[in-house]
Amino acid sequence: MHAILKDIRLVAFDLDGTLIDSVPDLAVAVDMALADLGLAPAGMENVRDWVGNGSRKLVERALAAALNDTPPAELLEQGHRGFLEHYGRDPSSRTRIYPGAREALDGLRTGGMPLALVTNKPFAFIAPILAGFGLERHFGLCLGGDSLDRKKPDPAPLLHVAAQFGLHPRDCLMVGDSRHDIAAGQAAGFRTLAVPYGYNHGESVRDSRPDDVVESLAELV
Ligand SMILES: O=C(O)COP(=O)(O)O
Ligand SMILES: [Mg+2]
Repeated sequence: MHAILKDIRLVAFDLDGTLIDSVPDLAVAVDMALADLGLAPAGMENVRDWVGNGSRKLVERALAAALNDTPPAELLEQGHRGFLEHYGRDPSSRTRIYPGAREALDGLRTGGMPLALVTNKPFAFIAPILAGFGLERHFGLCLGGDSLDRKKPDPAPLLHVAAQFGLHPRDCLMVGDSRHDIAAGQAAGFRTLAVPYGYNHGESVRDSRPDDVVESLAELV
């Protein structure tokens, strides 16, 4: 067991870039939404740097890059609707679970650790994606970016999780790949653990000063 788990009574995981490499499917849906609007594709490498603040922000960044300008509100709505439709049709066929993630989730569950999933991804996509990897029964609670009024980096989703489990935030751990996960964890009073392999707008998540960093989630167990 990793030292950071000492006295921890709940682990909250981020999804995209932490448990699953979802950018290939996100990029296809973004590019299809752009194509519907007659715009050139963004490509996976750009999309990787735009993930992290939910689907609307992802589409807004893609449109801003394609237009080289702030997208008009109506175009953003249209683009976002298109993205949701395309992504909903095929949210995981190119998505892979990261090495070590399944071992960590299985090991923690076997040890009786309550787990939560706190993603900025829209809630509707969580269940189908988890089911595709056989992970739908691991989490006692799942929150999407649209589950509450506020999303990460706001601490609200993590405070909600701690309250639902009747726990003090200091007894909970947030595990994520981006500065939004670490900022949310720090603001909520959670302990924080980062993985360096995910999506953090092209920057190092170590700059956010998480309590620790693991190269693979397998190190947790
Ligand atoms: O949808 C996003 O922007 C990122 O999702 P995540 O919070 O699971 O990394
Ligand atoms: Mg993430």
